[in-house]
Amino acid sequence: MLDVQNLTKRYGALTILDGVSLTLGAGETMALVGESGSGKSTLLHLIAGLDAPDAGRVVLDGRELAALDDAGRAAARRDLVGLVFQQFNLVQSLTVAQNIALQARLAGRHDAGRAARLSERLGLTGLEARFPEQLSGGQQQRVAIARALAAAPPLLLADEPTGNLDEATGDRVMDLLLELVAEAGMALILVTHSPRLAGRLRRVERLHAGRLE
Ligand SMILES: Nc1ncnc2c1ncn2[C@@H]1O[C@H](COP(=O)(O)OP(=O)(O)OP(=O)(O)O)[C@@H](O)[C@H]1O
Repeated sequence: MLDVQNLTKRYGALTILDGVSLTLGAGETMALVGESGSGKSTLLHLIAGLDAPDAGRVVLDGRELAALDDAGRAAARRDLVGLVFQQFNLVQSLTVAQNIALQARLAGRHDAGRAARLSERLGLTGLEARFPEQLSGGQQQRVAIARALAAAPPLLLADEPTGNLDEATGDRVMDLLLELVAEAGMALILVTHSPRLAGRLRRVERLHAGRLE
């Protein structure tokens, strides 16, 4: 599903990633940990094709991102990757239902039944006509998760998805996320600072000094 080979990323004189290699099979889940500034978000951005490495390759489902043009990379991301960030990144001018359908529509995989089932599982039933600003933080993050999962991507990249939520709310949101990812058989990379959260995944990789330990 994902093959990362020898990725190097520099910002000026700083080498953030220094030959990072990683493979992830279909349906495999892992936590990515490491101290602040160790390059976790940078690695996720490179995997999603949102940024380009200085050296090395990212191969997503057989497609090498660097070999694609911008449109090809956008298409690979749309078809293969779901993203959930600490900032919920909802479209403020769209309703909950429209936000949830957005990614799936772009990917040509909108399925009203699946969207409704996800809304229900994530406790969003009855909130579909609201706008993001009319929701709590936990509700907004559940919408962001529903939006990513509704498109049924084979790989979900989640960067501190519960970092903005209080612990109890965060735990509930994480329970749902892990449950839905397992049911859908998606692969997951979860960036987290929390050893407790990381411990819930079978595989934990640690970034330190630009390398995976
Ligand atoms: N666009 C950029 N220009 C220059 N430096 C950057 C840029 N983006 C990130 N960095 C630097 O790269 C390093 C890694 O950042 P990154 O956000 O990947 O770390 P992180 O492990 O996700 O950290 P955190 O846990 O605090 O979110 C940091 O030192 C950061 O300052």
